Amino acid sequence: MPSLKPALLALADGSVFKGVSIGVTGQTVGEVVFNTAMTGYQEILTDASYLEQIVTLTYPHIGNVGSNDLDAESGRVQIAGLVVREVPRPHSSWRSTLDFSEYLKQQNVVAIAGIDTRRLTRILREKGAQNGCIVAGGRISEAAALKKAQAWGGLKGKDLAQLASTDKAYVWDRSTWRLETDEDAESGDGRFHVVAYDFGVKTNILRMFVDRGCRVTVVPARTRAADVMRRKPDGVFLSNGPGDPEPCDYAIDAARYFIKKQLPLFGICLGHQILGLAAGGKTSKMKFGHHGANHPVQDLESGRVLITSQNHGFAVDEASLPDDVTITHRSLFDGSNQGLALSNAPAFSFQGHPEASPGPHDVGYLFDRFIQLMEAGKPEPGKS
Ligand SMILES: NC(=O)CC[C@H](N)C(=O)O
Repeated sequence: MPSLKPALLALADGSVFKGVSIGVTGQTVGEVVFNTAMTGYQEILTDASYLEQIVTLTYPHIGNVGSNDLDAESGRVQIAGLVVREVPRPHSSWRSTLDFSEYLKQQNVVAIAGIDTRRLTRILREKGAQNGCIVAGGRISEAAALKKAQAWGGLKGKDLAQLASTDKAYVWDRSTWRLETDEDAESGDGRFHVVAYDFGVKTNILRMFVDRGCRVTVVPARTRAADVMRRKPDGVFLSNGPGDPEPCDYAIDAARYFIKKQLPLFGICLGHQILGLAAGGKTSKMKFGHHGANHPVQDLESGRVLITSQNHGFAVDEASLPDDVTITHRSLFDGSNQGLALSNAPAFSFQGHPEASPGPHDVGYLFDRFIQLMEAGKPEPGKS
C-alpha cells in the first residue's frame, strides 16, 4: 500500500483528530454527524440530504465491497467529507466496478481515516453535532483548521434544497435493482402519474414508484404548484433533501396548494418536515439527529415496531401541530415525531426512509398507501 499523507479533523469545540488522507488533497468544512449503518456506504455518500455535512461512519471497515454505478442515490458523492476508522483495504465483490479509494478520488472527496471514531462519536452524542474542518494532505495547520471549523455558519436557517435540486424537469423510468440480472429495468407507462419535487431526491424513492406502476416526472424545487397541476398528476411527492426545512417557503406554499386541491400528497424526510410546516406546525434542530439503518419506530395505528433507515437533523415538533393532524409514527429512541397524516386531505408523510437504500424495508408499505390514495382519487375508466 502506498504511504498515505497526513490529515486532520478539527471540531468547533476544540477537539482535534489526526489520521491519514484517503481521498483527494484538500480542505472541507461542514457539520460533522455520525451514521451507524453497517452496510450501504455508497448509498450514504451519494445521498444529497448530506450536503454540507461531514459524515463519520461508525462501522470500522468501509470500502470492502468497492463501488458501482447502480448503488448511487444521485449522480455524485454529495457529502462534504468522510471520516472512517480503517484505511480501506483491497476490495472484493462481484458487483464492484471500482476500488473505494479510487472512487473517493474520482469523486473529489476529502476523507480522513485512522482516527478513533468511537471517541469522535461520543463527543457528537454528548455535545451535539459539531461544525468541523478536515484538512487532508498539503500543508496542515491545526490552528487554521480550528478557526475554519469555528467560523462556519452551520445548517440552521439554510435552504439547501434548491441547491440540491435538478435544474430541469425530467422523466424517471427505472425500477429498483434486480438480483437476477444485476440491473434495473425500464418501465415508463404506469397507471399513475406522480410528480416528484426534487429537493435532493434519492433515486431509490423514484425506483419504488416505478416498481408500483407509476410514471414519474421529477421537477425542480421551485416549480410553482400551478405548473405541477398542468402536468395532471395523480399524486405529488415531496422528496428528502439537505438543510433546514423552515426557509423553504416556496415548497411549503406549494404543499399548502396541493392540500387545498385535495391531491394525494406524500412526503419523505425533508418532504415530511415541509408537510408539517404547511399544516401549521413547527420544526427545530435536533441535538445530533438520527443517521443509521436500525432505528426503531412505532406505527401508532397498528402498534407495530418498525426497524427503519434514518437521516435527519431537524424534526417536526408534535406539540406545534394543529388538531387536524394525526401523529402516525414516533421514534422509540427519543420519542420524536416520525410520521403524520392530515385528517382533512389525502396527505401523509414519514420522517425516516421507507425506501431504505441502505436499510431495512419495514416501512415500504407507505408507498402502497400512497398508491391507494391515488387509486381512490382516480375516476373509474370511462367516467370523469
Ligand atoms: N434526509 C432528509 O431529507 C433530511 C432532512 C433535513 N435536511 C434534516 O436534516 O432533517
